[in-house]
Amino acid sequence: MSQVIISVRNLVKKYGQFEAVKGISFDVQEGEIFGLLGPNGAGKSTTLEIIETLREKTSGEVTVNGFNLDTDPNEIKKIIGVQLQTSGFYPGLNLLELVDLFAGLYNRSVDPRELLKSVNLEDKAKNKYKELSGGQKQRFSIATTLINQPKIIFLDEPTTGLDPQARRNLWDLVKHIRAQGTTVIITTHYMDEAEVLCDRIAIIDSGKIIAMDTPDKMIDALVATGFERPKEVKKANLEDVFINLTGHALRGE
Ligand SMILES: Nc1ncnc2c1ncn2[C@@H]1O[C@H](COP(=O)(O)OP(=O)(O)OP(=O)(O)O)[C@@H](O)[C@H]1O
Repeated sequence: MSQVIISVRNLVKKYGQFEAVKGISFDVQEGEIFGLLGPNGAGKSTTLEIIETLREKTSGEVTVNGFNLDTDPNEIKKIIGVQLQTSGFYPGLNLLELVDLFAGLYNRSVDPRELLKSVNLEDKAKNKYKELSGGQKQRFSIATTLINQPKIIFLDEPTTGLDPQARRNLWDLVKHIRAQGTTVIITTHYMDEAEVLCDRIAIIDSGKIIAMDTPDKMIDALVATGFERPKEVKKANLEDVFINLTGHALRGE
């Protein structure tokens, strides 16, 4: 039986007069990849940051692993992994030193080389953050969410700006992290990403959840209404060509 690890009830966030989040409710099950899918400005980051204890809510109830956000934010902080602002990645330090630094902040002992290996960055251990490619930067950022061995990690648009290989690579990484038992909550505005990666998604638009289910069931429900997509003439698209030519595996980047 799966268990609810995050419960959000009637969450509202106002910025002055503007209501960015308009009373949304959802549950995240332990061990799933849950996606908040929506266009720019829908309120995804705001919702995520409230659950992460980084932003004040206006009203509503949030519980994470049984801890109430209002009364036990510090207990919540202990069990979640948050992507650190890249401004915290001191320019003079290499990746090993940065991992050591963050481990110290979290009061955890981690093997920096093992951690970098888990995100395929062992070759870049002595490089500085600014020397990484976009995909490598994202993988390093995800590695930093794992330092405190969290039960839940939060990923805010982790693949924005990445090329198709780097995106697929990151999807594999996120699936791998989930396979280790970590719950993942992710925001995205890419439909293909939500479809391949998320066990369940909430589609959020103008601060409201307008649909919530597994991607499969959402598609089946649409098809059941008689909806039919224009027939694809070709059995592959340009992205398939690109991946086929350049390979799916990590490049030297
Ligand atoms: N600090 C702030 N002050 C005022 N308005 C804000 C603030 N932060 C966000 N907003 C507004 O709240 C709405 C939701 O923003 P949010 O960043 O949560 O959206 P999002 O779904 O994450 O979008 P994106 O994909 O563009 O990041 C937007 O209209 C945004 O302009």
